[in-house]
Amino acid sequence: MELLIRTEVNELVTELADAREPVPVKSLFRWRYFNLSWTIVTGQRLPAAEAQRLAHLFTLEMSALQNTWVNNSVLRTIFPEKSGFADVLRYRDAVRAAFAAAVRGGGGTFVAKVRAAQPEPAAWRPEVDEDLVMFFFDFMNGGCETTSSFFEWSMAYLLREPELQRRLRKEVAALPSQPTLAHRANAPLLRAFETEVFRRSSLTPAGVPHRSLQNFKVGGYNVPAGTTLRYDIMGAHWDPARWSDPLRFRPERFLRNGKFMGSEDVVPYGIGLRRCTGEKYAEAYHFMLLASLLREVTVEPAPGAALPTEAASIGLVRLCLPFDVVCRRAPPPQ
Ligand code: HEM
Repeated sequence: MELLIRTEVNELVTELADAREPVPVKSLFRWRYFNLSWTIVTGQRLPAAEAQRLAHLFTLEMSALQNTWVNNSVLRTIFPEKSGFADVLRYRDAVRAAFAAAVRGGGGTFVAKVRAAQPEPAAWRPEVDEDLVMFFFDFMNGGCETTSSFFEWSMAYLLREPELQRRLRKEVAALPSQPTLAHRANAPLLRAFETEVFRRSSLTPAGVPHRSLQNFKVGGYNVPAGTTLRYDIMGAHWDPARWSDPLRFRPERFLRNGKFMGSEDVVPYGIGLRRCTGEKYAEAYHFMLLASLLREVTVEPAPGAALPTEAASIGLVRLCLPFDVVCRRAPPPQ
């Protein structure tokens, strides 16, 4: 998987290093995650324009899912456009069609492994296997918005903290030119930066909704079976009883004598049995992309533009507001 991540990372870093104009941060990451995951599952890389088209439909689907009408079967049938239901269907139909075409011919290592595990491999048709198609939607829905949001917040903090950016660039200069997750142990400041981005942005503010399977008691409350439950990740991340000056962005809170010191109170991937299944994948992608980017380029705000703020738009994922970024190819400081 790291090889596939590497291809996507190198392409993005080269594009940014060669960019002559300010780049909108919102245009950078979604379609690349989309294409990376597409390649992992289907074994085929999409042309950029097709990945951008599908990622755009995905973004429309995500905003449609914030529309409460979409959950009401009557309202969404009478008002398919206004309820956002039409966007959900457009995205799902487009992905189903492209996915079927991609896996029909074999589908790369992942699909080949699933085929080998079938009782009758020759008779199995991946393009109509609902479990496989649903798995793919989970891969996209779970990872696209979250990883993109993580990178966008990271860019925002690199722009806001030029001295921190310089120190990070100095640290990654000592890593091999194509860093992998194995090198993360040698980058304590970058690790602390990633952790603080997760804590301060709290990009999954209330996790994913769950439903209780039986009656239980928590904190003095009786919770009946069938209750929908959310949990307050943002509350834990910003709790003044746990953190000093919780709203201040300060990666040093995760460093002791130059070594990374994590905290059980940072839980962006959730906790317990239903903790995020994409955590290891996301960690490799985040580290490889940030370390490679910092080795090659400096990032700055567009000329005359204000620095990105810490304000956010909040849905299932907490997203930073749009801003442009100027990248310049520059050797890492010694
Ligand atoms: C910044 C990166 C990510 C963050 C912060 C994140 C966060 C989360 C959170 C908070 C949950 C809910 C956990 C719970 O209910 O306790 C979750 C579940 C999930 N995530 Fe992620 N995620 C990330 C990346 C990914 C990626 C890359 C994938 C792709 C494979 C993914 C796939 C999933 C799936 C399938 C679930 C549902 C797991 C289940 O219900 O058993 N996530 N994620």
